[in-house]
Amino acid sequence: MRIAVPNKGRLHEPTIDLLERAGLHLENGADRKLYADTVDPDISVLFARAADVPEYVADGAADLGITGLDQVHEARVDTVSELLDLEFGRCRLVLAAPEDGAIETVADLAGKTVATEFPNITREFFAETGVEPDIVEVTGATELTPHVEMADAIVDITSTGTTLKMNRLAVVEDVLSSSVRLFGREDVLDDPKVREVRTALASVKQAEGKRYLMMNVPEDRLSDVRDVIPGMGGPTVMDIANGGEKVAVHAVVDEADVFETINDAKQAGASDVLVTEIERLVE
Ligand SMILES: Nc1ncnc2c1ncn2[C@@H]1O[C@H](COP(=O)(O)OP(=O)(O)OP(=O)(O)O)[C@@H](O)[C@H]1O
Ligand SMILES: O=P(O)(O)OC[C@H]1O[C@H](OP(=O)(O)OP(=O)(O)O)[C@H](O)[C@@H]1O
Ligand SMILES: [Mg+2]
Repeated sequence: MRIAVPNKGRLHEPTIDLLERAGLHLENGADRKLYADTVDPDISVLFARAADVPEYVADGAADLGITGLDQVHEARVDTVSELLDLEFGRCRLVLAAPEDGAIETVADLAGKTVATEFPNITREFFAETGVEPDIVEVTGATELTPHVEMADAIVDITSTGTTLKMNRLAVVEDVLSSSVRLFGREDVLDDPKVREVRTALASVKQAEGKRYLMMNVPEDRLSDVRDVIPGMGGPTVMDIANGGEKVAVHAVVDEADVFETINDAKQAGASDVLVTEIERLVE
């Protein structure tokens, strides 16, 4: 089984990091290579441009792919299905035009020109509006095109908005919200290995933002402490060797609740509180 992942750009590092945290350690170096093995002899990784990942999966060069939803849509591949939202690489594809210019709505683009790295998505967007500008395909620095009279507007990626602002462009309309997805070719979706990979990646997402709390509690205060611990199921309660009348209480708690939970638990009689990160959480 082969997973296609971005070979460079802003998605490369976080994707490798996610695979590592999921236990799919890359064996022979991730850099400047086409393939890498993983600790699982049945799983290898293929490095491709973020934009090419969907095509590699559709063509069978890989079985699973990890890349932005924008790239999956743009590639027009109809034999792949999404398996998991990996929730990083969040961005928006937007229609944008010069601030204080003539273009304020989609309708203003009738008979005009739009530059983009995403011609398929852009064409589909305009087809739905009934307005049909000329579409010019570029391969980068799209934000410059309105300033050199190549285009009246652009469809491009934005996240913080810095690049648009720097180029004095304003959003006219949202086109697509994107984040990185795990997807697979439809004929491999029932493969147990595919399910294993999905479960492993999901377990990393599950663990994000969660902490593991451990504390000691006098047995007669147990129900008070139990009452202040939020989160998944009940806490685990264990005897402590030579612990006297104390027991150990363990619980998985949302990061946002940790501060309050520790204070409340101490009030309720807990001591020796330990907080640790969770690497994976398989449900
Ligand atoms: N500013 C951003 N914020 C969040 N995600 C982004 C941003 N820019 C791009 N992305 C996501 O990352 C994907 C790849 O973009 P990136 O800029 O890393 O590659 P690229 O420049 O297209 O690749 P290459 O260098 O191979 O041409 C995009 O398709 C999108 O899903
Ligand atoms: O809203 P912002 O936070 O400014 O992000 C938007 C910019 O990020 C991406 O470019 P990137 O930085 O990946 O450079 P690239 O053109 O070399 O791909 C995208 O193409 C935009 O230009
Ligand atoms: Mg880019």
